[in-house]
Amino acid sequence: MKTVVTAQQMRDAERAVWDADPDVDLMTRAAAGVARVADEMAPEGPVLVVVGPGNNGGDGLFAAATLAESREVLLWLAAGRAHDEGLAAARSAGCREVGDPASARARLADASLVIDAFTGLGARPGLPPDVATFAAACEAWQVPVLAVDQPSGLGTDGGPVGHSFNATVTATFAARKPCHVVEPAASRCGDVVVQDIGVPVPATDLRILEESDLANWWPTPDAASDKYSRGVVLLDTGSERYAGAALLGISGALHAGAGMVRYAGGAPSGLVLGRFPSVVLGEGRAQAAVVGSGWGEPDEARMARAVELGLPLVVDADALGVLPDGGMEGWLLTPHAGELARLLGVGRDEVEADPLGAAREAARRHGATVLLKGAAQYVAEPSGRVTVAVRGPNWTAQAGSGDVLAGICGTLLAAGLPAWKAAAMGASVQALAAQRHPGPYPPDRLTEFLPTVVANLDA
Ligand SMILES: NC(=O)C1=CN([C@@H]2O[C@H](COP(=O)(O)OP(=O)(O)OC[C@H]3O[C@@H](n4cnc5c(N)ncnc54)[C@H](O)[C@@H]3O)[C@@H](O)[C@H]2O)[C@@H](O)CC1
Ligand SMILES: [K+]
Repeated sequence: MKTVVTAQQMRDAERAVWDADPDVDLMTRAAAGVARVADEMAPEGPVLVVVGPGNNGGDGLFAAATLAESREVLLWLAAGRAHDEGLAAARSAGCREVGDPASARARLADASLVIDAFTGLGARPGLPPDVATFAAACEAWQVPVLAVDQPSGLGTDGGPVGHSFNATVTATFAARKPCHVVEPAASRCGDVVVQDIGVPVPATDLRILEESDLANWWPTPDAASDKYSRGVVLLDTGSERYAGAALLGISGALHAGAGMVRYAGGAPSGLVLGRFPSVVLGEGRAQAAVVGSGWGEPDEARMARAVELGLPLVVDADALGVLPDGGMEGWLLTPHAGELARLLGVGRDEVEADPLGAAREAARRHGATVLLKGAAQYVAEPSGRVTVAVRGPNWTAQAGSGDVLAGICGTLLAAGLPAWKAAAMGASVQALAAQRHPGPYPPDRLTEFLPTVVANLDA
């Protein structure tokens, strides 16, 4: 897993480094990393650096000084003032200044790269009008943008996105920040490159899962395993009308490696057994259950029966509308943004503007783990800890993906994994399947790739 640090956590970590060695020059290290990435992105042609008033601008100026040894570098001092030593270094290295916003925009015609060094950790969301116009012009002219630490205009800790740069690559330092991994900001960051500048990364309550974690944690049977020790998952999903949801969930559970799948839902049994002959019909011994997918409506009686099983539950779709008042410890709720908005009694746009905050709030209120599904997927625990799943291509945004995911998570819960791990690994393996098998596969076909993905997880 990779730790994600907030602006304050990063500043605290930097302070600790300075306290230990007041002479340490972090800016030179940061700037060297930026110059290296700039050369990789655009090996030749003029570079235009947008310089802000603080240390982010300082990074940009020292990087400019390095780049000016081998190519033309232009500076736009967009705040009218800049880091003194950085500016002196850039000037003496031969960087030239463009005087006003219009000249800066005009130079986009021949710039091979723009370096956005307007704001970083000290950013207030949004941009002054001249800088916003320039950022929009970079997009319109399709000039590659290298953002220093983060695209200016974003809040470092995420939140709603207004005017900002849209980076091709973001070179950040020590660790990713929330804006790099949480939507809607993350989509403005392009590829994120993390530069080691000698600042140790503290443990925090936000991290991203990696493929190697899946490789290390995926439950694999050994010689002593049987169906019960591998995990039996019970699905009470589907209905006459939405029988497909049952098939998709069962398929997810089976292809994720369940020891046994029991089915006790509303889909016709002939349909289920015709497609999946290993499924056992009816209730019985199990270690986890999946409820809600394809019910067609919130059903209190059905939910009450599920609660009586006394098992850790994956609660999906319609069952999210009939949650009990408490006692959900160890459960996993799997809402998409609309369902999470209903759970919290807020608008969907509020969830989309702050998905992390919304998922955390729902987990805290219900005392259960929450997997917020979508293009980026977040797993929030009641403690406030959040794990971001591996991201997949956008093809997976289709009807039926969620039913499959609930089944996968059910299998992982039944195998004994805690809810956060089951959720983060389930969401990630589905994303990896779509990544490895690109194209518009329907969810049932994509599910059939899961075993190959699991077998080839890269540690
Ligand atoms: N703190 C450190 O030691 C290090 C910092 N580094 C760099 O320094 C950055 C942080 O520097 P600072 O704390 O000086 O902060 P920034 O350079 O991010 O920005 C602060 C300045 O920008 C102005 N500003 C913020 N938002 C604005 C907006 N929306 N419109 C107009 N002006 C705005 C503020 O008034 C302030 O003058 C990091 O992001 C990183 O790039 C690196 O050199 C590594 C070491
Ligand atoms: K920046």
